[in-house]
Amino acid sequence: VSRSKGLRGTESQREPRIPSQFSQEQRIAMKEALKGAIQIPTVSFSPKELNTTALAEFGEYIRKVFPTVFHTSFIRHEVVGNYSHLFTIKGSDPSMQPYMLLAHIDVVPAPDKGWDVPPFSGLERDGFIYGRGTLDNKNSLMAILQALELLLIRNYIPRRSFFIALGHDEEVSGINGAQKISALLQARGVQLAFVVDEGSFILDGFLPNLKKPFAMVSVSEKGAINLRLQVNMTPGHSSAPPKETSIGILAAAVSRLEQTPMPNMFGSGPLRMALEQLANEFPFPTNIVLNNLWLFRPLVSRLMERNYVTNPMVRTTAALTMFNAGIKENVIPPVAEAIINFRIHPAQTVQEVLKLAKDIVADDRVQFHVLDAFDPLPISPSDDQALGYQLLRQTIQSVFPEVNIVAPGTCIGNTDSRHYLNLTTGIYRFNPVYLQPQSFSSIHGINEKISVEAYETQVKFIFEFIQNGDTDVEPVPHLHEL
Ligand SMILES: CCCCCCCC/C=C\CCCCCCCC(=O)N[C@@H](CCCCN)C(=O)O
Ligand SMILES: [Zn+2]
Ligand SMILES: [Zn+2]
Repeated sequence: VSRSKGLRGTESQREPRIPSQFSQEQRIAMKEALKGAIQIPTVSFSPKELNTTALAEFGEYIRKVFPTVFHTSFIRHEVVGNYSHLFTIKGSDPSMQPYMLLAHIDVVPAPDKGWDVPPFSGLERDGFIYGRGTLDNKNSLMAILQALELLLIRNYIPRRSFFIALGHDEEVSGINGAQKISALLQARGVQLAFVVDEGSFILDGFLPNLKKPFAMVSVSEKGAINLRLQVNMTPGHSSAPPKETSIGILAAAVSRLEQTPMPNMFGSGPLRMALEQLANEFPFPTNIVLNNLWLFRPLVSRLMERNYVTNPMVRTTAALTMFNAGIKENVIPPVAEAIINFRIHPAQTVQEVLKLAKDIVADDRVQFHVLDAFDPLPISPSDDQALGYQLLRQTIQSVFPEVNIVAPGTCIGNTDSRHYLNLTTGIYRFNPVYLQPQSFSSIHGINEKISVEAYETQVKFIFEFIQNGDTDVEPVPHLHEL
């Protein structure tokens, strides 16, 4: 019953559907295109240090690899903020509200150390393409353009208009890419039915005892604070040290933050909905526990904290990421500073977290400077009427028939999609790729890789998704699960 829930409409689609089958030649061309993209080192080091040469080269590269996308009369291409790209694909039916697909061009740095192959080589080994950006997020970027190119070659004409936005500075803020594209579309009066970005996967092996993978579509995203803590003390000769130095005071303060977890907020929201949907996938007795969260909520919330990937789902986290102090080995340090990166649970706000942090530090000598901060993102709808969510669900069910459950979640990282709040209430973060805990660690880590098969499936997914977007979607009466 659950498989037929949601939206329906293939029967009313006007154009014949183009099957997502690709020739051997096309399959080779698509993986080679991804390798070429990985070889361009579009690294963002900091908001002011981007590899602009590589970003410009990337613009040339996509023009070369996807000629049809760039030479189709109903597609408009614009460069925004010097290196980001916006494509407007005009559909034949102006009554259908447009949507937008997002991906980003930039990647985080990847020093060679620890990699089996150089991170910008794009080498293929044992059926995997290696390199920085193979999961985050050149896979999405290339798959979107690749799927569109393949559709166009087969004379595809969309009914529903859509946009493709490729940001160039997601890893350092999105201020010059996504934010500018968003402002441009707002100035044009565009309102979107929904956007789809990176930020979640088909999760495989993340929950103990859950043998089967499930698709998590993130309907919200944690907020964040970058907080600088600073302690100033009078400098002097190290031969006669004061009782406490700026280093000692600050170290004790950050240690208290590390040792005092923020409150466990498990209770409502997407995570609870996901666990309830997953309940029957678990063996006894976990199925009973998850079917009775009214009773077992305290137990489940404690179990969730035990694991380093599920812990961030239930609370605001505080990571000590930078620490600087001292100017010479025999000088009492005049100043010590540290950066704490908080990720805010959807049930809290920036102000609440700052108040909690002040109470934990509890030392007036430690100054608080908020570098940047934003609240958690609103929860996008995932009900039967939510077009973006239901199109994702429908496409997941057809491309991954072995996946039984599609559940809402919260993205623990941040994505460019947060810059599009002004254009839509439907923001969905999902990559149609299987992810195991080990591949999760490779994102921003070492040996990031994607299998050739997984990449082909991602292209197929987008190929199907775009066509599903053209169907007349009518809400289906709610069917009770048996
Ligand atoms: C039912 C519970 C199962 C929990 C399993 C959670 C597994 C996590 C799965 C996917 C998370 C992937 C997150 C990828 C998106 C992160 C993108 C990113 O790195 N963004 C940066 C943006 C930086 C912007 C500048 N401040 C970031 O968040 O740092
Ligand atoms: Zn990313
Ligand atoms: Zn990233």
